[in-house]
Amino acid sequence: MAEKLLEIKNLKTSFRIRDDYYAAVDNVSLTVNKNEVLAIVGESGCGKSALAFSIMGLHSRAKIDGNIYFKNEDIANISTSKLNKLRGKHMGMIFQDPLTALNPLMIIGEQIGETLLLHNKDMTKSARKEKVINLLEKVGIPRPEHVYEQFPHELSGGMRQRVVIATAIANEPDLLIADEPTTALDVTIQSQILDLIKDLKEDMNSGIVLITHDLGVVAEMADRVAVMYAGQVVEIADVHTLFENPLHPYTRSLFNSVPNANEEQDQLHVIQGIVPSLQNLPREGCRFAARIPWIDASAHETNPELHEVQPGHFVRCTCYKHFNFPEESKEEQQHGVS
Ligand SMILES: Nc1ncnc2c1ncn2[C@@H]1O[C@H](COP(=O)(O)OP(=O)(O)OP(=O)(O)O)[C@@H](O)[C@H]1O
Repeated sequence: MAEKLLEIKNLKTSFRIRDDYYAAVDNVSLTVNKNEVLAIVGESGCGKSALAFSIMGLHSRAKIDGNIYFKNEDIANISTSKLNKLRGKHMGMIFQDPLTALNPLMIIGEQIGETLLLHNKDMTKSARKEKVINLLEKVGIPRPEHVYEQFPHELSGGMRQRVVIATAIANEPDLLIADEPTTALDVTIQSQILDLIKDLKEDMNSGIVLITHDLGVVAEMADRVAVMYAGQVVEIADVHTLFENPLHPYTRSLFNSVPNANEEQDQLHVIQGIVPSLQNLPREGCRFAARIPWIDASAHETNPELHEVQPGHFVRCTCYKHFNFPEESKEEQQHGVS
């Protein structure tokens, strides 16, 4: 049976805008098991990074409600000193942009060494150096002794991201959070980095939260997928189920907006509109309703819940039962399908 590593319960992360707080992560519940990749997908602004930063305790000014159990301890609102003991040791994070994640004034060897030192006070300088070189080798950096002495600006984007990964895994964390780890990289480097993350999962038996808006990456990497829209999880399932039988109109729209090399597609679906800003987000009813106006209002629930439609497959709101694309309706009319 899968061993739970992280359990998020009713998490609400709210930002203060003028005089009020607005939830960017709104009542999210999720679990991540050991040796599992949970992908979180959704458009820009749907709350993926706000969720990742909440898990890592990296928000300085947000209001956090709910629980985040990590190895059975609630870390949602623990002190910074306790969090510092977890971060870097039991939890590692790979950020979107490797350049901003690294200190431009410190050589690579010292940056990774610092993470080791923070959690292994007794480690000698030479042991630390040896371990850093091993880590650089592990993430596929050629000539690690040379790179050890280099500054971040002397490396390519792909090499910098490998350094970020080496730092994140230096202390063999149980949980790794990767927030768009390949967005800033070109395609060939992207697949090398993803292969590396996959190997790490196998090597360290870690749980991985992978944030991405790239469905190709999801198909290749994930065990389970949570689809987020406007701060909420709208669908969650194992990766095969989600790709074979996506149900929520938002999930289906996401899939239909991506070209598929194996299928003939007359036209790609364009999801009308954008994710509303936090202040303009409708907090009641189905949050996706405004973007599928051709679906009758009665199809939506007043307080949409996540429904378990088959074991492990959850979908929010009943509107999925009545959803079709306008393109499909037109076709049906043309072919006389009622
Ligand atoms: N510090 C903040 N203060 C106020 N609003 C914020 C803050 N951080 C994020 N937001 C808002 O919260 C919402 C969710 O943002 P978030 O960055 O989590 O989205 P995302 O899904 O990660 O997007 P992307 O894919 O572009 O990174 C957005 O409306 C964003 O503008």
